[in-house]
Amino acid sequence: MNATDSIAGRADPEGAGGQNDQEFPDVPQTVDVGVAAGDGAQRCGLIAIVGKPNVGKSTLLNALVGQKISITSRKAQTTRHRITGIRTLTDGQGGGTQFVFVDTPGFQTKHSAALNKSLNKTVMGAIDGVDLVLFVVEAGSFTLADAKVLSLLKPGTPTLLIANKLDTVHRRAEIAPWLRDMQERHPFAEFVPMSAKNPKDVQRLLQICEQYLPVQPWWYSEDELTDRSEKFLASEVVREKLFRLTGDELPYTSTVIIEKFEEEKSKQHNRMVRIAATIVVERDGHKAMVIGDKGERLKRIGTEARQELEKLMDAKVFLELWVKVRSGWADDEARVRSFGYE
Ligand SMILES: Nc1nc2c(ncn2[C@@H]2O[C@H](COP(=O)(O)OP(=O)(O)OP(=O)(O)O)[C@@H](O)[C@H]2O)c(=O)[nH]1
Repeated sequence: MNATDSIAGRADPEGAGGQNDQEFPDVPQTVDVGVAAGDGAQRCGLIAIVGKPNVGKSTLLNALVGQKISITSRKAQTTRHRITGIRTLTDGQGGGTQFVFVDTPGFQTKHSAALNKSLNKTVMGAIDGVDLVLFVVEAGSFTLADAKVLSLLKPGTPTLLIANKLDTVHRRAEIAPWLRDMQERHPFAEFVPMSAKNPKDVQRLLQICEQYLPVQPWWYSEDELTDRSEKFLASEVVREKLFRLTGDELPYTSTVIIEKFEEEKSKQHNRMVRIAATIVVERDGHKAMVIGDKGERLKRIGTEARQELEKLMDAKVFLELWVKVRSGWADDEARVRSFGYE
């Protein structure tokens, strides 16, 4: 395939800051293909979102998945890939497309020390067998860290270059030469300049992704969203904030247990969920680290986790966090099982 011909997606003209056709004169557009074309066929496949920290992967994932974040913890744990989100777009005739997004652990966390050893292996494992990779960078920029991530990608899997945060690029004229430069670096299937914060761009990206997913029956029900999965999501979000805000010092064996997950009736709010979670660490020193000076860090973990959960679950969330020391728990198989890791 000619790489120039394959430059595809452009962000929406009114969307990510008002670019128009004149501004990307030599960047051809893809033909618009409607999502869920309406022939009753089902498409389904795995999509990995990778990129260095802070390029907007989480923002993009949340936007692609929409409100119905769906973590199917049980099923997911039994497969090689861990599912972070599912989006099903129906065609009204029993068909449509199910986009299954998978986690790429090495890039989702800044806790690099603990992961470094197995980083390459983990990431390769996560990417292996997916139908499509979205390689996210900031539009107009390509750093050493981007190159490092890119070097882990296999040429065999179709990969889209997601040039995110297009809304922050003021000199649009520089994007076309940059795209050409990017096309030298990897055999990208398509280029998608966009903003993860622009719903129209996200919709367009789904349309592009759809073409890479095979025709096969959906793996999950159309609206998969169980109490269990939200509970799992809660523990994952707290865990992510925990590692993000403690940096590299906290051992990776620390975990989060959801003690309470209750939906309550509320006149004020559409949905209201009360969650109590315990962060289990191995030593007193780790506990102090998590709590921070005057409880400052624990408070921040709680606030950030609550805010994210409110967005993901579309609910008012009350989150109570505790920290417990349970020395050596990671070695105790029975206990590990009782925490839900099997
Ligand atoms: N202006 C603008 N900001 C964006 C866009 N997408 C993401 N951001 C912002 O970029 C920052 C990082 O976004 P995240 O989604 O957390 O990035 P990430 O790649 O998941 O980061 P890590 O979890 O650290 O790997 C946040 O402040 C987002 O609000 C975009 O399209 N435009």
